Amino acid sequence: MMIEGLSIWKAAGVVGSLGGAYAAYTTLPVNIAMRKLNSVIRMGNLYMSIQGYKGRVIKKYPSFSRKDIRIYLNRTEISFVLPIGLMPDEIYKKKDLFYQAFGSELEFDLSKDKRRFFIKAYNEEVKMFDYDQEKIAEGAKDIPLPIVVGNTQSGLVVYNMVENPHLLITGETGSGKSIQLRSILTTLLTQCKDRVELYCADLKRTEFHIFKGIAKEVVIKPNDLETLLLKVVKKMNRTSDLLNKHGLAHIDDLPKAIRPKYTLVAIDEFVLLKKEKDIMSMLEEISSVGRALGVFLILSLQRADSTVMDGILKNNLTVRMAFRASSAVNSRIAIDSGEASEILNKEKGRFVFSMDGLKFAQAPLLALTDAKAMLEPHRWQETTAENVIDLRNNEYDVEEESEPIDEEENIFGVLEYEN
Ligand SMILES: Nc1ncnc2c1ncn2[C@@H]1O[C@H](COP(=O)(O)OP(=O)(O)OP(=O)(O)O)[C@@H](O)[C@H]1O
Repeated sequence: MMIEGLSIWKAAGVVGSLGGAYAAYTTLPVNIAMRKLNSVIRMGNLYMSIQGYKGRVIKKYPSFSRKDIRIYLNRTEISFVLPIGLMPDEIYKKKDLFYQAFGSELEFDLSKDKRRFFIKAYNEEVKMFDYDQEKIAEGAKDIPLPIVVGNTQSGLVVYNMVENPHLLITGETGSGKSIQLRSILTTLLTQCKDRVELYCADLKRTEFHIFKGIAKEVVIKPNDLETLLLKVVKKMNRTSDLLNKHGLAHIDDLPKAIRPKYTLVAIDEFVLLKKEKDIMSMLEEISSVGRALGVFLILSLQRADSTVMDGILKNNLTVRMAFRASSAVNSRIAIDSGEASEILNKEKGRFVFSMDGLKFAQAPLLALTDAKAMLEPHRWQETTAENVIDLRNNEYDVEEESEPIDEEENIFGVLEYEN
């Protein structure tokens, strides 16, 4: 599907392995690069003539093999060896042929002995772009639980979280994690609020207030998150009983009339929970059995190392978005590849997307005011009956909400911000 020259790729497949640092192991791009290099050498007459037996002329071409071609996420690296007598200048004279074959972003280099040539051919950059409501609504259409990834070389990517459950977002401070979460959650709440209940924990206390009154709950303290997760686990168990009763295996198999909504738990600044054993064990349970029961997680933090997140939980977060990492080690912790550390500081919102392999992507930039404007029509206008029941189910007295409450003392754990 093409929209203004930008294709929308709706990824629906099952998540593949997270391994494989480079696309170099996929044979197709290597074969293509080899063929291109071969034709540049032939068309450019890049050879050295030598006199052979009985005066025959032998043409000696530059040599290369498969291992001289490396395909990375953002570039292809090629090298070849010149035959003795063929001067590097002959290659430089034919630079335009290389540009035609490999694109306009090329870097040439030569080994000290002037025999091996190195060429780095950079892919076209995925450019920064503003959140475009129409395009994103088009991309999210018909996807049960659409997660907007952003722009890649193949266009705008949107995937279905029901088929690819549990997302981990990592990246150093200021790399673009919160804005990506804002865009993902705003899309879900504006495109499919009728299909999903969103539970948010904003442990940074900066971002999720805009979802108050639309999300089922927004909490800011670990204690309240624990209560919230207990409810989610209870709901998950009820769905499990329902499936057992009907002899079914997946929430989507239930008849529409009795099918519960999907549940999404999104936690920003997950690192603040590392000592919360009960919360961790509930998250682990959700990550292990939530898929079939329609309960999904999005966790965001700077560095997903083993002191913060244990192996079971991390392994169950099968889709990854790795924003800029401060080192190759930190990048590997997130995506088993060092490539997130190659993202430059100025490249805000750029990340490595890991689902069925790795690719660079650029998150849409959704300004806070724009997100608020999009969400406003979906917000409760006043305390509705449904709202009251929700709060009563939480065993709190609704009347108390209107009292001025110090944020630290806020027993609801529900954010109170001015809209
Ligand atoms: N997709 C994007 N496109 C362009 N600029 C962006 C994008 N995402 C983030 N930025 C810029 O980067 C800044 C930091 O982004 P953000 O707050 O999302 O970072 P973060 O990773 O959540 O940082 P922290 O962990 O400190 O909260 C934003 O204020 C914005 O200026």
